[in-house]
Amino acid sequence: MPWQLNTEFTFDSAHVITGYDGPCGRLHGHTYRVRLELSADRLRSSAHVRRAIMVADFKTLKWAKKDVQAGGLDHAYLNDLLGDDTTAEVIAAHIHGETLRRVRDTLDPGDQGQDLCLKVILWETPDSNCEYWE
Ligand SMILES: Nc1nc2c(c(=O)[nH]1)N=C([C@H](O)[C@H](O)COP(=O)(O)OP(=O)(O)OP(=O)(O)O)CN2
Ligand SMILES: [Zn+2]
Repeated sequence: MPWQLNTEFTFDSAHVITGYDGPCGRLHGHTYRVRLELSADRLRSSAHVRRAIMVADFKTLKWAKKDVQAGGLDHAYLNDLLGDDTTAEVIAAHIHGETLRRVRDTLDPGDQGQDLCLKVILWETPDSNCEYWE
């Protein structure tokens, strides 16, 4: 893969790990940090520029930092969006699926995006993170 795009951002959200026997079973919040690594073997156009000069637009990748009322995860109650199991593992997998879906939505008709490979790293606290990729 000749190109790898990396971007990082944070969002602030509340959650409960339902049924967790400890503090994480009570309502609390985190400043989550997200790192996205998207590789591709060719460049593409974006909604903002028609020439094929990007792996994907950073604006597309950073959807999750938007306010929940604008479609992101910032100032969300994550259990409302994801259900009871709001572990870093589940949130990272959700961000992976939603990010790839949004990137694929920007591709030209007929482009399946089969060369695209995404890794998500989600920090729940400064010293604990989860990586998810397919
Ligand atoms: N594998 C996972 N374990 C835990 C998760 C998780 O998502 N995946 N989540 C939690 C809780 O959400 C908790 O808020 C975070 O736990 P922890 O890292 O223990 O948080 P602290 O930094 O506050 O803990 P210290 O005891 O101060 O180190 C728990 N486990
Ligand atoms: Zn937590």
